[in-house]
Amino acid sequence: MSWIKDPAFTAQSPFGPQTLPYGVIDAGSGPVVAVRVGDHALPLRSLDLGARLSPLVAGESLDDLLAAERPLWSELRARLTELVQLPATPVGADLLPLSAVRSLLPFRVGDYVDFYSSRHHAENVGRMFRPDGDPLLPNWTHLPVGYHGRAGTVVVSGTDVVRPHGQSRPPGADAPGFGPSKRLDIEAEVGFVCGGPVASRVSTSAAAEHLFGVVLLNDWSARDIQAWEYVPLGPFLGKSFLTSISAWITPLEAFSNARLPTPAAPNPLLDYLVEDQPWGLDLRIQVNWNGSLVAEPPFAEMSWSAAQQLAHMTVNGATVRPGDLFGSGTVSGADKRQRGSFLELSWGGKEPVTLADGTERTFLADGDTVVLTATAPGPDGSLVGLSEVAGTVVSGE
Ligand SMILES: O=C(O)/C=C/C(=O)CC(=O)CC(=O)O
Ligand SMILES: [Ca+2]
Ligand SMILES: [Mg+2]
Repeated sequence: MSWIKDPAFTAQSPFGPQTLPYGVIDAGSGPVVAVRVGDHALPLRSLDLGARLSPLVAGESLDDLLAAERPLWSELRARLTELVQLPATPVGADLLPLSAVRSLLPFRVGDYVDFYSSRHHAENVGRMFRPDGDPLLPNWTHLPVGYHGRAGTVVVSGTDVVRPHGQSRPPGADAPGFGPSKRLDIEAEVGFVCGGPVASRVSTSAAAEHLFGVVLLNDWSARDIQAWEYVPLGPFLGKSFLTSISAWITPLEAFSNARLPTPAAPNPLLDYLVEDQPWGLDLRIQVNWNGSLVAEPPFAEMSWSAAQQLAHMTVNGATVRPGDLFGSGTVSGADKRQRGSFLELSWGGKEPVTLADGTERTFLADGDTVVLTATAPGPDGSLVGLSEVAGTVVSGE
């Protein structure tokens, strides 16, 4: 029996000892690094972790830990796995209920890239945005399409989503108008937090040296602004106003039972995109809109893996640095109830979604709250959790 008496800290619950995600909390005396155990935070600074590990978690963010290398990440995780399962409370341990602490953005976000790697999502968006052409452009099956986003507006779960303003041109209008977005949307994604040495041309076989952990990511998107501005350079102000991520980063190692082969590519892959181990992840995502479960996007169906995305992102000589973040792209499955955006769920606003309270929605209304959660298979039939990412829309007036 562990000294941690929290019913949410068992191998049967998503934040049991098999998960141990890292975050940064403030319980009133400033930011400290912690691990999540069930519905509690365990600050690490006061624990006896030894001279090699202590400095990695002594600061006010996860930046020092991200800048370390995989052997130290593994050593720290092994040490914490042992500590949280001891029968007696270890020296310096102080459990804080999550409801009593504030969770902060746990690291300084370096570069932020967002991909477009769900074939179902790309085909759905292609049909709506480019009805006269092929839904997939010819490059899509040969490389993970992506763009560089705005790192400075990546925020922690719970941050309000201020409705963005911008230019848009309603269908049939000759000239654009300006105002608050009328087509504010979500994108249910998985985010990969990078760490380890600065590197470029990272091979798929070296990906684990640079992938510290995994978060849920909501890439809030203003579809009216996006549709008018995106040709020819891609997403810009329709996406850059806000991107939310989980407060807790689940380490990559927690997903060793969730690895699956990436679905076979329709074309022979260029050498730098070939994988020597399964990099697909069996993450099951849930999209909750004002408390109604509206979609369950399957991450296992993503066409390009995090290892391929990282290889592609650095193949030209660009570096990856600790604190860089990249999004998988919106996760959508083949079924309607598996779509990871409201653009797709409402088919461009034409098919409203009915919520549990009987109200209908196409895009987000002021006051709406969206919560993404996810689990993956863990060891011995357990579940590994990704911490929720939540946001409530507030009027931009
Ligand atoms: O123009 C398009 O096809 C659509 C682009 C996006 O919405 C970009 C994006 O954020 C991709 C994604 O999340 O999958
Ligand atoms: Ca996106
Ligand atoms: Mg965004």
